[in-house]
Amino acid sequence: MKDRVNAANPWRDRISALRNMPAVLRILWESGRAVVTWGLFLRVIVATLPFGIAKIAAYILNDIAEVIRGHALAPNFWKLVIAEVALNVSLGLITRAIDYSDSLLANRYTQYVSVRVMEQAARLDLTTYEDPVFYDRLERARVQATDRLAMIQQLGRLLTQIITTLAFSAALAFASPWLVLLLALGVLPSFLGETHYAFLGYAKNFRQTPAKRQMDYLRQVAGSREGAKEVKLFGLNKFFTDRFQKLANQIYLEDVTLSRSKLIVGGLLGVIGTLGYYGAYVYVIWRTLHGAYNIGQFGFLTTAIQQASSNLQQVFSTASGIADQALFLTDLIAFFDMKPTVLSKPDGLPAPVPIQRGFEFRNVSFTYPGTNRTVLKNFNLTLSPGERIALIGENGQGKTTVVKLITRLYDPTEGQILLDGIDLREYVLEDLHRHIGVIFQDFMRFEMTARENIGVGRVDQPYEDSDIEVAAHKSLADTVVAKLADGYDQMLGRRFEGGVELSGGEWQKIALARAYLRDAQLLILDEPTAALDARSELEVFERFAELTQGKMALLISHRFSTVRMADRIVVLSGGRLIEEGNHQQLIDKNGLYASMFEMQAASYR
Ligand SMILES: Nc1ncnc2c1ncn2[C@@H]1O[C@H](COP(=O)(O)OP(=O)(O)OP(=O)(O)O)[C@@H](O)[C@H]1O
Repeated sequence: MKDRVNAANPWRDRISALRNMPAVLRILWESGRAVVTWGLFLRVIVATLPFGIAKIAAYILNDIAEVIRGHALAPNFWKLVIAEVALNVSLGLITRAIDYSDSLLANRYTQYVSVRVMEQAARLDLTTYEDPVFYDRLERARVQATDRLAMIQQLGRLLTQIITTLAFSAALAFASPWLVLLLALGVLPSFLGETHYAFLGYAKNFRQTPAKRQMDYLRQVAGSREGAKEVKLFGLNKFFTDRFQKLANQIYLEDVTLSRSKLIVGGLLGVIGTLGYYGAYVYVIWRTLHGAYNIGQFGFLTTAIQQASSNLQQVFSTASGIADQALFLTDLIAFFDMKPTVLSKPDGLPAPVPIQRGFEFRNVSFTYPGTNRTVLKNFNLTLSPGERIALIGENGQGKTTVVKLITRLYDPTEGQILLDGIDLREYVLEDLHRHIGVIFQDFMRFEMTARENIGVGRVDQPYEDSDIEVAAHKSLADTVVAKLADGYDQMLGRRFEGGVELSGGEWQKIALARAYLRDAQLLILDEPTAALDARSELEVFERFAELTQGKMALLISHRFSTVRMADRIVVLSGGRLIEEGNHQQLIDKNGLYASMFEMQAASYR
């Protein structure tokens, strides 16, 4: 995945980013239709009120001038005063109502987008997670998902400002078109300046994302419970803080350079705007002195100049703020547009129950996307119902990759994987997953209760507490739970209050229970016992052997004591199947298996 901001052509990027606006507006609309409608209605009222207030003020001023000149007070004078006060009070109240509706909408937007980001992240291929560019984008999308109050306020403000500007500009144009021209000429340069810096700010943030991700990582490693032991014992504190400091300084320098240039250029352009404003003001004074306007009209026009100028300026700066937000939202929209390639067929087949012929890898080759090393080469393997296979091989030979392919976390680069003679891609993905229970070596330790940690193994089907207990018994997790103060309701992990940490082996037993709860047709355990002590391992496997009777099981282990219980042992090397058979057959063959077995046995002598 390539991701780039074209720094050489900022305008084109900015304008093309505005193409995101319909998508953003749609997301806003979907996150709260009623709130959006109310917000729009209130804004139209608020935008027209200042015009009405200024008009009434002009009448009041004229009436007062008449009284000063010795005429009688107009009969409706006090009604005008009351009307102006009423309009101002309404303005204040409606403005508050708008703030309220904006904050409601921002809340809904954050919630809606966060859920969509989570859903989309879950849909995407595993490959995407291995791409650092994707991570940067996900990170930006996450940030963009939250705290969009400013964007919502800007959009609303833009609407108000446009209506108010149009109303006052029309009045000014009616008095003299020069007034509008003077104001527009004054405001334009600062708009261009604002937009330009908004883009530079975005490009800077974009460039800084990788460094900021690294900083987050360093901060997390240096301050985490997991990192604490090694950081202390290897004396890594200074190593990490120096690295962090270096990145932070680099970011600080870039920020300061941009802010400084914005200060100088923005200041100068602001002066031009002020001159435009006062040019129009002086023009009105001059015309009034020459008898063109009465005092009420003078008052109204000066208010109109002030309102039109400040609103026009704000229209530009709000619009450039929105263009800036639209640029930021590029990542969110691009993230939502990403499509997974491992897809479930729309009219896919349900997974067979029971599986009749089993799985077959037929000339499967696989290269991880974005790399050029072929991890599996013309790999062939069958797994029949009722069979328990152990996959063994040295580190990095492709054992876990086999598991990722049979579970369709990835699709083969070449060749096919068949289930009952039909390509895996023909089945409904979710249904296929429902029939496979898998625990990876890097299984999740959910910081939830023990019950939930086991229960996540079967969230899509109802289960009873007794099912949890049975699964826990099978995996020996019941012995772990028995020691917990709150039993199955004990919070695990130390992140949340009342949580207790478990040892690696204890976590492993809990994770195994999850696989047993699933009642799957194929059970896959990828180094399931690495953290278990010898006695636990023996017990786990005696049970495993019993429990998987008649089921398919795929087992990956480096321990030969475990491997021996399999019906068939498959030896992987260099991405190929090089030996297979039961323990005795492979020992007799005196190949790689026999030598690996001999090495491990020798280390125990
Ligand atoms: N996500 C990935 N992207 C790119 N390469 C990968 C990825 N995962 C694994 N590999 C590479 O594929 C090869 C096989 O990895 P795999 O995890 O299947 O090995 P393994 O036999 O299970 O190893 P181990 O015994 O250490 O668990 C390794 O060389 C590894 O570097």
